[in-house]
Amino acid sequence: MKIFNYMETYDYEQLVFCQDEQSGLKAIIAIHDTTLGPALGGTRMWTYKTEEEAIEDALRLARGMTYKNAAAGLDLGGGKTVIIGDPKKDKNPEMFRAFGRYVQGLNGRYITAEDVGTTEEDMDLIYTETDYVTGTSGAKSSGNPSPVTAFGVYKGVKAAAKEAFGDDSLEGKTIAVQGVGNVAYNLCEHLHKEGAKLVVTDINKEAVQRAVEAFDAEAVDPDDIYDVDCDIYSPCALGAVINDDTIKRLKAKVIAGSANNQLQESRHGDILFEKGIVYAPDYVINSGGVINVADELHGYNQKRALNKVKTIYDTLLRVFEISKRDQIPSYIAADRMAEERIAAKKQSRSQFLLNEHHILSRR
Ligand SMILES: NC(=O)c1ccc[n+]([C@@H]2O[C@H](COP(=O)([O-])OP(=O)(O)OC[C@H]3O[C@@H](n4cnc5c(N)ncnc54)[C@H](O)[C@@H]3O)[C@@H](O)[C@H]2O)c1
Ligand SMILES: CC(C)C[C@H](N)C(=O)O
Repeated sequence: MKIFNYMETYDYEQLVFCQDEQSGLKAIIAIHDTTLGPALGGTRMWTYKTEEEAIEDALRLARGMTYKNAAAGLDLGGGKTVIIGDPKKDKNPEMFRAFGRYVQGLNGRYITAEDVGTTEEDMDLIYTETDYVTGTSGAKSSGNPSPVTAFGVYKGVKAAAKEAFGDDSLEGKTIAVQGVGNVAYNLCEHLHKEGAKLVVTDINKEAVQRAVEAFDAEAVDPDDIYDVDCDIYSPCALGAVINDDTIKRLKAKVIAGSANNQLQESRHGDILFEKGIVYAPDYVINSGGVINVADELHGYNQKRALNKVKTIYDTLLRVFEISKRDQIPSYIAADRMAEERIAAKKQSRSQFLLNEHHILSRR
């Protein structure tokens, strides 16, 4: 991989390699764009097979956060960290403290949070070395983002239903939910309360059983979820689930779920558009978690955060409107919306540097 070429192609600002021999820390912080404000994005710990794979993941995820934060209307840029290692075996407290010192060294240009493989306890360790971390266990923290992400996804499912069926009621609608983990379990609760009929799957049998019992859901095998006769398909487990194989099988008129990077390739978003399937772009519908942690920067207020999460409904309606108006797939409409916000700001400022007037300087 030609790193500078890649960074130039997608206009990345900074890539930071962090190494600490004593704790075994090997981390990569990618900062994509700080035009709108400091880069906020989680820290992922994963068993990357090669260093190249880790660099690519950090870069791709950081860019994703630029779009997610911009589309959510946050004054934040995009960044992400990957730590190379097995979260079940390779963690130690010194590792996260060392990582915290690297974050502090960026002086507020990057703010971290939880992601796959990291926990609230890890954020607490990072917090011992830097203020530029959210999602700690402290009283001023916003706590576990999953229920809030689920609330945003629920609002997004309703917006997509309004677009597809002319009415946002989910009563009597059949919804196929793929994965019933932290986000989707909470999502199912909202959907069930509104009278939707749920069909669920997960590779974890206990998770399926829990959803079947709590929400009167029907269970199917993991691969059968794509063939379910349903109104709405809600992918809440993995990425790349919209691909050449599944697109032929899906019967839903709406695709709206929490998983990141749902389209295997962008051309799959084009096919959905051609088929008239309403697709809620992943980074718009799943932005509830980041909206919630971002509120901490202003002194966390749950009511304010949830009110902002509710706006995912209107943001998606705007995305669908642009898609129809310009005859472009919804994923392109969402990208345009995010890019326009950044471009407008770029006229007056580019990279973020902390100064004493910024809200972060009061942390
Ligand atoms: N947690 C958040 O706040 C948040 C925010 C934004 C996006 N997301 C995204 O939403 C998705 C779910 O996140 P989560 O926090 O609920 O994760 P989770 O790990 O709690 O849940 C994922 C579930 O998917 C199941 N699963 C894995 N492979 C599967 C397969 N092949 N078929 C069916 N089920 C499978 C897992 O067993 C697990 O129960 C992820 O893609 C995540 O990146 C989460
Ligand atoms: C900052 C985090 C809450 C981000 C979250 N992991 C996401 O993908 O949106």
